[in-house]
Amino acid sequence: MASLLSPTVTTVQHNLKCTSFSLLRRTSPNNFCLYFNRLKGYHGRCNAFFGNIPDDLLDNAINLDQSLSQSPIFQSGIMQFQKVTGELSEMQRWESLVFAGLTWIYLTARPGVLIGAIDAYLFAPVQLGLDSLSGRRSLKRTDFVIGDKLGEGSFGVVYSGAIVPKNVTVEERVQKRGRGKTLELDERFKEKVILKKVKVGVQGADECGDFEEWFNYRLSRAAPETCAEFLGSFVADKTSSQFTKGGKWLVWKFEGDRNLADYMKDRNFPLTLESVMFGRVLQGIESLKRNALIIKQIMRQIITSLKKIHDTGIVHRDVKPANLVVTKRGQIKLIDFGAATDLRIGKNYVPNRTLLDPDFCPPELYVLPEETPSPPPEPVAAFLSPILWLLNSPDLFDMYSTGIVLLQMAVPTLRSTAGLKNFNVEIKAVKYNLNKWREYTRLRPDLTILDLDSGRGWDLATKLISERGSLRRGRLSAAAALRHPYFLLGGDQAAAVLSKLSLTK
Ligand SMILES: Nc1ncnc2c1ncn2[C@@H]1O[C@H](COP(=O)(O)OP(=O)(O)OP(=O)(O)O)[C@@H](O)[C@H]1O
Repeated sequence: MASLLSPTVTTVQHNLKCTSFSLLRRTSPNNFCLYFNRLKGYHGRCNAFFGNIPDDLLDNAINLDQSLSQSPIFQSGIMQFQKVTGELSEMQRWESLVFAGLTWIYLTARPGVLIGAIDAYLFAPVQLGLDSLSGRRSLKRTDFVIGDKLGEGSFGVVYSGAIVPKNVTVEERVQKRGRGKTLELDERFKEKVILKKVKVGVQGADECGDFEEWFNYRLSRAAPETCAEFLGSFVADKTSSQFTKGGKWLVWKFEGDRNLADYMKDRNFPLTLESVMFGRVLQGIESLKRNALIIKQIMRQIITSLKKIHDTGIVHRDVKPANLVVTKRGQIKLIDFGAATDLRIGKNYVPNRTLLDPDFCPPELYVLPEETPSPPPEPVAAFLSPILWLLNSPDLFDMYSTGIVLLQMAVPTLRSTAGLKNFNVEIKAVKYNLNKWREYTRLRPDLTILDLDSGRGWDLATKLISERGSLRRGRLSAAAALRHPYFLLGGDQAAAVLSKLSLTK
């Protein structure tokens, strides 16, 4: 739904910007009708840029506008407006227009003060209301059965599990199978989930769990396609097996069997992902190029998701292959938002605190300069956030980690923990200059994949893995990375689209 609406919203914004000058000067109900008719005229042309805008959505907007423009309140408002503007001199009119334009630019600049306010004061309460009505906010221990342990971080333990269907009593049998334990449930337990138990009695664990929950709700409104679907949370009502009374659990939809780190352990990576990403084996292409296309498609998805979360003010701060789940349909989903920070309102931002995996962490260590003070109250922080983003580009933090993911995927000797640690020692010694590292390294890396197409992949890597410049830039943002020549030759996109077409046949 969000992806359906966003092109429409963008189109309307675009048209509003284009015509706001003439509109404001000649505002009348008829002009608004005219404006929307013109908008409809633009529709065809804008579709070419923004994708398909459903006709019924636009018609609804036009109908809504026509009835609004005929309402007495609207008409008297317009008359008031005309009276006020009529009393202004030409100069004053221009000044107010410039002021309104600048205000609009400020409020819509990244990370979006205006949309942030709408989200916080409208969308979040509506989501809470709808979730409460649908029962999503009243999950309980007995709704789930717990299976294998998948991982353990400092603040939580992650399990696979399933939703207990209504009117079913749980007959849970855990069988020894292969190396691990497997939860054996009959076919009624179809809906697989992932459950994270927030550690009890560990300092900072509760806070981290609360932040992770908050970020998941926030992302389910702002960029749901980028992350695992969040189902909600519950507090265990009694102590039994893995449950501790009072302990908090977070629940997600099960998105896929393996994350990118699991796939990278395979000797045949990235070819093991070929049919997952493209729905089939790419025929008639030599294996080196196939490898390159798979890696490019993964990178494109990671960076596209990062662009979306950065646009809304969130920096993930823990981008690494283990936090990228690969779905059955070849989508890469971001998980683990326990370390994320929302720099639109300063959520989970504590100066001088670094929570990260040192193997993927950029040289600056912190998302904002160390001297940045603790955030002020949320509305004030939100109002100042465009300045903070402009001055500090905190999103570039994630882009360094993304560069390391690219390097690991493309260079087999850097995929192991030891290989990556050696790389990190070497890159630090050459002050994070990847070109110098290439001359100096003793790791004898095979860079063939990055050197394809006149070294576009290598060039992208050098622009992601670098120190920040004097203006805290000097590294590509997600939006700039997507415009890099590496992504312009869209062979991976063509293969992905073709595979979707053949799947829908
Ligand atoms: N929604 C999901 N669908 C499928 N697998 C998932 C999902 N969420 C988590 N996982 C799997 O569980 C693992 C651990 O999850 P997560 O990273 O959130 O836990 P963690 O305790 O914070 O671990 P760490 O701190 O080591 O990153 C992931 O690497 C992934 O393989």
